[in-house]
Amino acid sequence: MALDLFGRPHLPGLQQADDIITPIEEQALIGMIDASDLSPFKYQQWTGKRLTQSFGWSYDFQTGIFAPTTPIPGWLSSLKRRAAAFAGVPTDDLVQALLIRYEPGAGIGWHRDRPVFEHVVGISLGEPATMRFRKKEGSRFLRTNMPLNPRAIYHLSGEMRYEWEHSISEMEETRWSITFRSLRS
Ligand SMILES: O=C(O)CCC(=O)C(=O)O
Ligand SMILES: [Fe+2]
Repeated sequence: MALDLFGRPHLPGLQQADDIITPIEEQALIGMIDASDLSPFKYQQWTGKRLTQSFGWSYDFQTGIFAPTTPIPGWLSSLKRRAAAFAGVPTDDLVQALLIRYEPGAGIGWHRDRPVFEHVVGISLGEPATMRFRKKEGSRFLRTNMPLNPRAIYHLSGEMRYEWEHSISEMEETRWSITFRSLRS
């Protein structure tokens, strides 16, 4: 693996920037997420302390069914435009939006996003978090991580999105995220 000048691995497909929104916008978005029809993430017998709502397209982890759902609401339009500009993808390509509220003690386990999706662009709100990445190399994992400050945006594509897994450890306070995704053609 190539290392940059500072000895950090070069991570193709990982892009991040702070302050894509103002603190006032952050509070307004949190209010809108809390007022949304969130439901606990369920997988088999397990119910997570993570509440979600999908717009545009939804993937049901219980049944594996991927289907159109409620369109992305107007209050996400301006953020979606900024997310698309940041990621360098056409705004109309971001056809899915996922709202998540992580209750205190919630996180998200190791995974890659479903292969039906391509670009993943996320905005982090509330409690600062760390997104961890790992990739199997031989019998070991290569590991790295990325701080997610409140109001920061990130873009996962290419190698980081398809070859690496990501997770977020349990947080002490509430964190919210909004992720936009394009479909894989
Ligand atoms: O909360 C986040 O920023 C990440 C969520 C995530 O990895 C996912 O929904 O696939
Ligand atoms: Fe993910």
